[in-house]
Amino acid sequence: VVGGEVASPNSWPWQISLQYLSGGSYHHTCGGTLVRRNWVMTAAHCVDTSRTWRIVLGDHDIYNHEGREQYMSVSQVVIHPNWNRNNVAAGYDIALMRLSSDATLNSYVKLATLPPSGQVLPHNNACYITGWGRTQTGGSLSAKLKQAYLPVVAHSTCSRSDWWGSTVKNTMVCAGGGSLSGCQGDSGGPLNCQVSGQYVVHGVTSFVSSSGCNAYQKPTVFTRVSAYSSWISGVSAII
Ligand SMILES: CC(C)C[C@H](NC(=O)[C@H](CCCC[NH3+])NC(=O)C(F)(F)F)C(=O)Nc1ccc(C(C)C)cc1
Repeated sequence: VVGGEVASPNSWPWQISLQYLSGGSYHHTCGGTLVRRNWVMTAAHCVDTSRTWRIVLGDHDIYNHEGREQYMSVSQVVIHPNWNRNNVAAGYDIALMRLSSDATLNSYVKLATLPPSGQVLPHNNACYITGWGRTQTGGSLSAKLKQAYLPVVAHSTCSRSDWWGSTVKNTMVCAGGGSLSGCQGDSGGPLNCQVSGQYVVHGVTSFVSSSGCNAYQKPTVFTRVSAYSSWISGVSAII
């Protein structure tokens, strides 16, 4: 997250850290959202390589054990069938990960609220991006979870030729576009939007400009969760 501030610990209790095993230790690579006690939603581009994963719930400082963390292993990775790793612009940058056991829900670990199918938020709707991603283009990860205020940019604006043009589809949400943005390592995490007084996860962090995370008129682009409601329900059905 470029700009913004360190979040109050566990104030986004559905935020997870997706980590992979390398050289005998786990490394943060992406964010994610707890959507069922045993299902996490993330970006397809985060998990389209086969690795040994772990998911950390209730985290704040990813480099220090603070006692509220739950470390979960992953039993199944379900990538959207239409995802094409060579064409992030086509969309479908969404995946679900089944946890080997159920999360314990408490004040530090809660399920996210997802939007109703098809809901599209208006221009300037208040949202926050959260994540442990780089704090500057080419910078390092943040040790502590950060948040930044990223209001929704309507598709009509975001798809203008001097903005993202046809790269952005209506199965995506744009947010920000000023000096605040997501950055590598925030991928897969939530866009937390205020709807009728509660936070709803409307986006999965997907991409920023390759010329820099907070590039002018290149808002952070998210997979629009409400475009994938039936897929999410179908895969993570309680059965
Ligand atoms: C150095 C970083 C900033 C490069 C930048 N990375 C990204 O945007 C990566 C995901 C890339 C998926 C495709 N492999 N996502 C992120 O960094 C995120 F913001 F989500 F955290 C990028 O590749 N962006 C990109 C690439 C291609 C396009 C075409 C669709 C035009 C658009 C954006």
